[in-house]
Amino acid sequence: MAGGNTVMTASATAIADDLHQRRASAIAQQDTVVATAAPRAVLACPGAGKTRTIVERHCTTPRNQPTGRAITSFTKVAAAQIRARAHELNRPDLLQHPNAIMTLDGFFWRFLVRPFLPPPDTTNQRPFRRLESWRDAPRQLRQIEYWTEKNRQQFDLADFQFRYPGGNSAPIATLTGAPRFEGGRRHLSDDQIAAVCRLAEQRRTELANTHRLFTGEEVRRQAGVNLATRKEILAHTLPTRFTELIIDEAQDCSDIDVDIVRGIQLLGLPTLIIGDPDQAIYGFRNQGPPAITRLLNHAETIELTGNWRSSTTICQLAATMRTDPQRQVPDIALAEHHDSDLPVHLIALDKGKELAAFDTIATNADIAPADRLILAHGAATLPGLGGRARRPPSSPVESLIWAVGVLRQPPSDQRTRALAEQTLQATLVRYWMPDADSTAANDRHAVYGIDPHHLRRLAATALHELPELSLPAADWCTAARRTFDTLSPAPGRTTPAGIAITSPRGKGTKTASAIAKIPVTPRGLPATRADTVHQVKGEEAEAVLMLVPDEDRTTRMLTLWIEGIARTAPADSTSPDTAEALRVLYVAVTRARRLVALALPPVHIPEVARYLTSRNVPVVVTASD
Ligand SMILES: Nc1ncnc2c1ncn2[C@@H]1O[C@H](COP(=O)(O)OP(=O)(O)OP(=O)(O)O)[C@@H](O)[C@H]1O
Repeated sequence: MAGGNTVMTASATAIADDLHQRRASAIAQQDTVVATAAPRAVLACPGAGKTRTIVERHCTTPRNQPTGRAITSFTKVAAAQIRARAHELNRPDLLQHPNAIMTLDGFFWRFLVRPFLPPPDTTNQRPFRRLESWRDAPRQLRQIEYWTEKNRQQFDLADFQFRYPGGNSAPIATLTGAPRFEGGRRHLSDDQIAAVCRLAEQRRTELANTHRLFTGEEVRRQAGVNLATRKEILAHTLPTRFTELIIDEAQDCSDIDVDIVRGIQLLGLPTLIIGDPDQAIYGFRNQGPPAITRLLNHAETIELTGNWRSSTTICQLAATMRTDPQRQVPDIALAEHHDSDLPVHLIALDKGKELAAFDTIATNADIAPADRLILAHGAATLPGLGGRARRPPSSPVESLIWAVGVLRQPPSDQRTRALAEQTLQATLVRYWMPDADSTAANDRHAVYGIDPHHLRRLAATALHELPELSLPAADWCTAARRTFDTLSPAPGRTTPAGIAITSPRGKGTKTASAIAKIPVTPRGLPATRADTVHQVKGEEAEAVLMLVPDEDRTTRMLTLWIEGIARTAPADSTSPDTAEALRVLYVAVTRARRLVALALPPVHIPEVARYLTSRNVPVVVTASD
């Protein structure tokens, strides 16, 4: 017995030493990124701690520097982490001038566009403003009405996709997906929709030119123009203010972003580009290979190959999904659970039974429902909650009910929750103020004296006090009015003078949730989040189930995965859609820490199982029932 124990202890020590060594080399890689001089590009694997490394780089900055660092990303996560770390280190200076920590769009706006905009004058007294989305514009300005012979349809500018074809040309609008087909809109012909799109284009041009409201597209277009026409000034101002520009999650750059970043590099500002090209899943914004490739081609590259998130099995699985054969080496698993013996599960899609199968597998692996993610490429593939509308309905009461439904049914994605919070706050303001629809959210303090923190608190109170959505809509509205009447925008101001909260005509007996099309989750149901892969980028969970539906795109994607670019029919291998679908699958599986399951059309399961076995990835085929 004693001898057996000694052997076990020795091998356990060897494993621990090995992990210790692997971690030490991964930390050495991170330290190289912390210390390297820009310009550089950093190719990072999933779970490499990209943001953490950038934060450390910034935190090594000596105090009292005359020039700062610009750190940009596509989300506000990096900014939040830097804030937390700067606070821990008692270094508020790391967040202040001359440093700039913001989104990439925010950087373009602040340093490439805003300095060159004309100030308000007698012909136009409005200041130029940047909006994160058209939803931040006053409701009246963003709404478009279209009259058919029978009725009126209302559209929101935020529902359209816009693109500027180049130079100074006008924007082109398209309307697709749910916003095109929902409700009465499905009866509109394509010609009518084209006419609505022309109205949206005119409105957008008017908002930019007359109301001086810019969203990302206008910012990028103007940034491109200024890089061409104001080169000398920018070549002086940017390198004087900053020693370098860091771009985190650079795989999300569009072609236009890359053009602008290349322009900035040519001005003499060194850049540190950090990203994972295999996680580029916004290709619909530009065709062809991920735009980041052009940035990587112009800089000396450092790699981060240690994965602090996933088990060795998941790292092996992910490596098989990279289309560049040179990048098919599995990343090094560094997490405590690196040697987890959970195999990849392949489950046959079978009318929802795959969810039950995943439930059993995850439960057997001791993974709680809240630590699981159910993912799909498109929302339509998701079960129940996942298919919920991510946008509020247009009627004020239905949008209020929608917001309450979203906020009361976690887990839902952050963006939808943020939209629901904004909608609830906006409804309060619309209830009090008759002209709320002509005022932008940012102007409520100046125009009505409503303090944003106070409004946030009132919205939280309302959420708590508003009745259950299972009530008939008429009763729900009566109770909602009572709740709203107890809330006041500011001391001494109680009289509501805005919108009425009444149930839509003829729908008073339907439940509130039914009129806002919110599925009601019975209380106590295990809270497993179901979401699209695009919504969970950058996040992680103990277990992931990816639903891969029975459609042509799946067949093409699996062919590309299994046979690789070289052996795939040329039309498929060059199809950016197919390559992107495989990257979406890659992002999905790399969110997992310990367990990955793929729910696939049964016909594909044997070939996927064979392929994974041939690549030494432990795999188990699980029956759905
Ligand atoms: N040196 C380290 N030591 C311990 N944990 C680390 C280290 N570096 C990163 N981590 C942890 O690894 C996890 C993954 O890091 P992070 O989410 O920053 O990765 P990422 O590079 O952004 O991944 P992805 O691109 O896949 O979203 C986090 O929980 C992070 O705290």
